[in-house]
Amino acid sequence: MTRAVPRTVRVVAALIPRPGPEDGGPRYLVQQRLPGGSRALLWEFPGGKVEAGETDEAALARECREELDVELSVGRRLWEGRHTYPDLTVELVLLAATIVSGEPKPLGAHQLAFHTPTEMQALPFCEADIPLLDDLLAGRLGALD
Ligand SMILES: Nc1nc2c([nH]c(=O)n2[C@H]2C[C@H](O)[C@@H](COP(=O)(O)OP(=O)(O)OP(=O)(O)O)O2)c(=O)[nH]1
Repeated sequence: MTRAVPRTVRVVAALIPRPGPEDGGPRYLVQQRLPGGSRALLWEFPGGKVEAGETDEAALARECREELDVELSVGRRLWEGRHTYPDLTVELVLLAATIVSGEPKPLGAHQLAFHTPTEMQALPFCEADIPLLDDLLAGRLGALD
């Protein structure tokens, strides 16, 4: 019997700081996935799959327009990693981003929240993000803009 090899997708995600004063340290936007689908109710950074012919930056701006109803300014690449789930191999890329217009709305997520890296460690996150969260907490991502 052969076992199907999971397909590989490139997924871009945004590290978006909460605007305004940083009381208690910087907080970043995270979202809880919808119930019922893949990785149901796990937390992740906003973003999604890169389509054929699209740059990472364009894909991230499109996903956040569609899923959060915000316009982003996309900055530098902060982190990249790969993780294989039973159904999917994800090439995950985290990009710095700021909101240039709009208030984030949970159009494609169960809920949105701004959390510090320490708070994120206590949330059930997608497995692909665990090494990313460790690097974020340890300050290994460099300047976050
Ligand atoms: N946006 C986002 N997706 C992530 C992260 N970490 C992680 O494993 N993923 C996974 C979840 C999804 O399987 C995939 C992103 O695809 P998507 O945003 O189009 O979500 P989807 O439910 O339509 O995808 P699917 O898995 O059902 O095909 O990458 C993350 O931090 N942000």
